[in-house]
Amino acid sequence: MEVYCTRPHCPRPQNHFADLDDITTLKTTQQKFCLTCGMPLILDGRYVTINLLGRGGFGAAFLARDRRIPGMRSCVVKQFQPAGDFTPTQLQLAQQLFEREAEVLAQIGNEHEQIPDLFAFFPVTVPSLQLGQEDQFFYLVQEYIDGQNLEEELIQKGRFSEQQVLHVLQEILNVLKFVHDRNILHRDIKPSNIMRRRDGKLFLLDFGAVKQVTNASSGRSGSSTGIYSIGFAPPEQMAGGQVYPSTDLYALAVTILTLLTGQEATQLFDAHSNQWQWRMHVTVNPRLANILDKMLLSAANQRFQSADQVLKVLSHQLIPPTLLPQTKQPQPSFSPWELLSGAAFSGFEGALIAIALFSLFKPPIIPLVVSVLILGILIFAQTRRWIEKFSLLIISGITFALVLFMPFLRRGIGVEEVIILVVMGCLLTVAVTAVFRLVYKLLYLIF
Ligand SMILES: Nc1ncnc2c1ncn2[C@@H]1O[C@H](COP(=O)(O)OP(=O)(O)OP(=O)(O)O)[C@@H](O)[C@H]1O
Repeated sequence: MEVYCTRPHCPRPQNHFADLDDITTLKTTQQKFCLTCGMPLILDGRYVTINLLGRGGFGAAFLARDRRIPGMRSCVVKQFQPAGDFTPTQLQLAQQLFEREAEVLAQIGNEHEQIPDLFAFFPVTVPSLQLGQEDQFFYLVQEYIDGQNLEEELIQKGRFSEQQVLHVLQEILNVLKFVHDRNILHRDIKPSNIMRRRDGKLFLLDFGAVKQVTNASSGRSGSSTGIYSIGFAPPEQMAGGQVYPSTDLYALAVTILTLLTGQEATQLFDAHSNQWQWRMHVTVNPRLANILDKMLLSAANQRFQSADQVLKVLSHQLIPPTLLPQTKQPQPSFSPWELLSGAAFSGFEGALIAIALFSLFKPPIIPLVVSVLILGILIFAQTRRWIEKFSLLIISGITFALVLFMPFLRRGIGVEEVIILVVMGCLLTVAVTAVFRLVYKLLYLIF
């Protein structure tokens, strides 16, 4: 069995123990030590780390198996392991944040199915690599979400569609509503902290930067600890000031923008105008765009104030038609094909009628009025479906034959000119109808 050493900077963390392939030995062995650095490998007597999942700002995450659970349940072991140069105060703060993740997960992880469960939190003291000294490490064990985080998904599959981001938005807003209702702010929402399990369920991860709101009743929210992700954190968090539920909503909106556009958060913000410039990268329903823009306002008090508020606006304005009850679904009377072929028929027929009437009557006003009248009747008959499909072809075929074979119906006009006129009539009506349809659709989307 492969066992991964969790000591930071271990030169050869991969260890192979053939005897652990035997499940009885694995369950009964007292301890195993890293063959290179001597670090104990079975943590808290039960967790066997097998792989490195990744390293974050304040620690590393390992995939592990719990040898005390039948079936050796998979879990994630997170180790507090700050990288870089930290002052003692910053280190203390980082450790507090790590412990806070454990506290928060213990409080809410088991209550909400989209937040990983907490299994254990414990320190381990081991002999240091420097002789005569000891090192202390903190470990947090949580539910393993077998899937991909949204940052990885974006890299692998490309930009999300509007429907896909709408789903992410609704799901994470629901988790945030639950979290905020318990006076907890996440404060580090970004694509890499949202995980999609193989069955499609979304999870909100990494509660390491959470801030418990201590004085919510007085209207004051938690003060910032300065732990955030550049590009996703709103001005109040960057300035180290008070943070609010709308701080998480801002980061969620930035997350959605990066998923929609495939651009880095920092590339979407124009520091010169101090504004988010994202609409040129992607077109979405203007209502969704307005909701996102309101979540992204610089002033915290001008944004939506709660996840619930956003959810309500979303459900009033953006319920996907597939989720509407069947009876309320607006059924279009005509498919685009029917509409355009009807328009082509009207143009064709209109041109033939006009040619015939202008040949029969001298003063132009009479043929003009009668042509418009007949054309109006034909269009009305189409809207009522009195004439459709083959009847359109039959009517236009008969009219065309009449005009073609009765020269008095096309006085002074040759066959070729008749054909040119009817084709022009066709194209013109199709073009006008297409433009009207487009304008109608745009107005429908806006209002
Ligand atoms: N519960 C979990 N189940 C599955 N994978 C997880 C879980 N928690 C974390 N991971 C994965 O482990 C990796 C490291 O996570 P970690 O939270 O330590 O850092 P991060 O989120 O990448 O960075 P930072 O802490 O700076 O935000 C990430 O790829 C993350 O997707």
